[in-house]
Amino acid sequence: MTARDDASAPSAAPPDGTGEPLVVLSDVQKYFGELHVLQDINLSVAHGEVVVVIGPSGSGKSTLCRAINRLEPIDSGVITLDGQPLPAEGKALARLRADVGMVFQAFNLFAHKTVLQNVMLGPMKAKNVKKSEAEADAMRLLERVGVANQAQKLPAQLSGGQQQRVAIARALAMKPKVMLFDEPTSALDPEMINEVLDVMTDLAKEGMTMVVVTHEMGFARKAAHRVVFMDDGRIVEEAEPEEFFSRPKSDRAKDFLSKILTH
Ligand SMILES: Nc1ncnc2c1ncn2[C@@H]1O[C@H](COP(=O)(O)OP(=O)(O)OP(=O)(O)O)[C@@H](O)[C@H]1O
Repeated sequence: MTARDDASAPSAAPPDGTGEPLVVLSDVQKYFGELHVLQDINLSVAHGEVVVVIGPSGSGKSTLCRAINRLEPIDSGVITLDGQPLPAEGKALARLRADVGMVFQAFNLFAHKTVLQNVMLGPMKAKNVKKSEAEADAMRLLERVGVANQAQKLPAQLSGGQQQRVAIARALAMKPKVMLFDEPTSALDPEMINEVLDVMTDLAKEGMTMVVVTHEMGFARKAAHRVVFMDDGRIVEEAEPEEFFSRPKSDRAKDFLSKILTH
């Protein structure tokens, strides 16, 4: 689907805008050697807000997403979650990983564990949740993402779309405050993309705070409260989806949109 296929307003209720933002990045800088991959990044994400990050390949979107989970260290600046700077190590870092759910392009499921085990092991290990409780919760989540009937299978026996929905259930099992999605549909065959986007759209409607790196402009239009456009390591422009897609301000965003919204 292209952005022009779906001109509807965002279906998720807008965040109320009151209170402290959940995630704040202030003056964040990150280098890979000589490459200044995140430059002067300032971004606040409100409770319940869905922020979709778009931009050309290599613009720093994944690095930004990974920095919010401390999978990538930053060189300077501050990132806070619920007003607290991200912890660097130890138990606090483990808690952060529970609070910040992450879904990757490549699913990253445990290959030798069943679907059910993939979803229930995290809460048991990281939060000392009892096995019976973790299993019941995992089954509820698998039901919710539409793959409960696959619970006893190994990930490799599932389609890509099903595996990605398991990965979403696994992240949700930790009861995160925010969910990060790094190109969650890029590895999927076209017919499976929508089944994953539908689950994400439902999450957005339920008020989950989400940061989503994606090339799916239809999803951005439908589910995002805000689109953040990155280029060359910088946030060049941010706006509500309707505004961004119909009236991009910067030449770089106009050029990007003209290349991807061609049909
Ligand atoms: N671990 C790394 N070491 C060195 N350079 C890296 C590393 N990870 C990413 N880069 C480089 O940093 C830049 C930004 O990468 P990043 O993956 O964040 O971009 P992106 O916008 O997500 O791109 P894409 O849409 O292609 O996934 C790219 O030039 C990339 O080659």
